[in-house]
Amino acid sequence: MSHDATGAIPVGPHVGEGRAGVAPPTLLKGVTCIDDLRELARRRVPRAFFGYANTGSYSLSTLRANREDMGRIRFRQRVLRDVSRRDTATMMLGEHVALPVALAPIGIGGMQHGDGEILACRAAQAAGVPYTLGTLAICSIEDVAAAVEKPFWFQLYVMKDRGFARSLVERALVARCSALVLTVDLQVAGQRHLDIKNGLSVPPSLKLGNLVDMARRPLWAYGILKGRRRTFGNLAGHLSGEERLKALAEWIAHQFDPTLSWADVDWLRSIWPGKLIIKGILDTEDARLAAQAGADAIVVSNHGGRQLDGAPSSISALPRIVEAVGSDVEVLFDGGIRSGQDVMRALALGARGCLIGRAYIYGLGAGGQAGVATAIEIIRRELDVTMALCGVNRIEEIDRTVLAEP
Ligand SMILES: Cc1cc2nc3c(=O)[nH]c(=O)nc-3n(C[C@H](O)[C@H](O)[C@H](O)COP(=O)(O)O)c2cc1C
Ligand SMILES: CCCCC(=O)C(=O)O
Repeated sequence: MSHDATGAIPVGPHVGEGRAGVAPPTLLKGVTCIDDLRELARRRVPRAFFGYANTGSYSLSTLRANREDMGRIRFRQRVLRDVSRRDTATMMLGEHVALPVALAPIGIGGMQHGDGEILACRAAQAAGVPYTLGTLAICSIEDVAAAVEKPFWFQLYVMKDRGFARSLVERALVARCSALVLTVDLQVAGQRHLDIKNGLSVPPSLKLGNLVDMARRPLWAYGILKGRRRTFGNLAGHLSGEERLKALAEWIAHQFDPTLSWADVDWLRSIWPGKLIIKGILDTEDARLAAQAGADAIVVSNHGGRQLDGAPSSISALPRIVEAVGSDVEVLFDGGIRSGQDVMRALALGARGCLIGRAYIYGLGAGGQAGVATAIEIIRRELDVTMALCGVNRIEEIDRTVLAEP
């Protein structure tokens, strides 16, 4: 990505950007950090959808712990170490990446912007990082595959209808997805009070209060109306009339299969020949079982504080899991990453790479493809400067020695 002489992050339309994703050139003006993107998204995206992205489950204690525990980790500042040859590029799951970051699956997060998944995937591919399309995405696997140039990762939620799960895996194969991300921490939904208060339903409904709110966000409404889809693209034909318009948790209870077990992971391993990532591991015993089940990678994650309220922050769970399985599987991390400094913290504690959720969702809501590109670029620059000030040139040099003594 190019920068102007002042070092400002580019804000104009990007090459190949779809019409719906063209951000007005001034929209991202003045953005210097992920918090700025969040505040722009708050203004631009309808309340119910911004709230869905921003919130967590129950008392929000785990959502908050993700950020609080992250912020407590301090770096060891080093000087006079010739940091002129810095490079944030590395490998994740055998893929070259421009920085050790992938975009996390975000379900109906596609409602942040018309064609949200396509725009986010294009921004990720232009920036040289993997993109994960969710089962519950608005744009389907085929929509995204037709609109982007490179393979992406596909995230699978296993529903009661295993034939449907198999068909999703087959569609991901046909679309040449480069990894299957099996999410295992949401067979039963943690309640998000805000979604209930906002009347969020599956598929998203247009109630009067929400319509009034949407009418006050014309740019968002225009993007959604121009977008290819307004409801779950991957589930088209699978949602019967009876399953329409349920509250989020009610819909999950109806569709998702709480019997899911390690035997199903064996089954998936047998029908998916590519890289398998198990997402939602927070316990060392589960991490060992995932390695035994043949996972190529795990994501240490508490689902961004949206599931088990009272679970530990994912950053606090990371070191023990790395110690238990770090030599057997690639350990990826997510939860609470809002800066390049946070990526550095997770790498220092042994993660091979990080998934970012809200950090790019805010960018998507704030400015479509340019907003996601801005989010990734902010994190890349922050990581680069943090590496310099900690005295390292390469990602592979990052370990606990970059951290200050507690
Ligand atoms: C709006 C939203 C939707 C999400 N949807 C999914 C999903 O469909 N599948 C999944 O595996 N994880 C989902 N997640 C969890 C993210 O993949 C990721 O684990 C989490 O956002 C990481 O925390 P962070 O937002 O603090 O970066 C979602 C998260 C958010 C915020
Ligand atoms: C439709 C709800 C499940 C999507 C999801 O994983 C999340 O919102 O965290």
